[in-house]
Amino acid sequence: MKISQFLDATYLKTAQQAGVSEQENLLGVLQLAEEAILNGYKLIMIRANYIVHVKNILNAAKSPVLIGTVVDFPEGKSSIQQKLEEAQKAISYGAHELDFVLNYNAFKAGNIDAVIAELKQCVALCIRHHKVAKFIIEVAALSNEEIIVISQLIRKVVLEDFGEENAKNVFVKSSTGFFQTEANKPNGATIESMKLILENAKPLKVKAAGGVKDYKTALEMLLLGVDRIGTSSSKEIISKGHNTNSGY
Ligand SMILES: O=C[C@H](O)COP(=O)(O)O
Repeated sequence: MKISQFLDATYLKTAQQAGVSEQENLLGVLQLAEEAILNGYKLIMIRANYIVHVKNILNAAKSPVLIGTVVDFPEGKSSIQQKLEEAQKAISYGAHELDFVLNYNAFKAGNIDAVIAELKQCVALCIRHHKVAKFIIEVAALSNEEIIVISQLIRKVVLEDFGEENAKNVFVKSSTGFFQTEANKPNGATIESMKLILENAKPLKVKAAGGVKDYKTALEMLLLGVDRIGTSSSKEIISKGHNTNSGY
């Protein structure tokens, strides 16, 4: 399978974060949608307010590219009710996949019951609507031990409460790409963190995101066994991916 088929091509900056007008930001999103259609990416990952525009472009092109959006992004601190309402709205706009920022701060504070409740309700909503759910654990905010425990927790809750068949539509995702770390420290997916997630979350699916900026890194992640790559550098990744014997 081509590497393009594993990509969630991502544009999550708000106009304010990008330092441009709303109109210019929308243009950036639409350009990414065109790129996704042209290169056959798996999915385009955007803010919910852009879904309707992207949907129009994909429908006009009869494209199979899916639409994903983020929920409670990038901090994940909202109440479960707020998360569910935001997700519900995104589903009504036409999102196929929902990347929830899990309340990793609650997890770090030892409030495991709150995390379990959030997981159960968000997965239940997605299953009811036949959507894919991804849970961002923000690896840069966690110790290795915490990555192991939270991955195992998500796996346990999903398998025990929803079964193996539904687990095929649930991902553990490494990062938002927006976490602020100290200088020179990775803020997203690393080989080490992805190995820990893979070892402890499987058979759930796994998405590497945050800092995957070139073909070599994307390929390393795929060879580790990740199921999806989230990246705002899709063009760069596929432009370097033609002359290899990797199978991707
Ligand atoms: O969800 C995906 C990330 O936001 C992408 O992060 P990135 O900009 O470092 O590629």
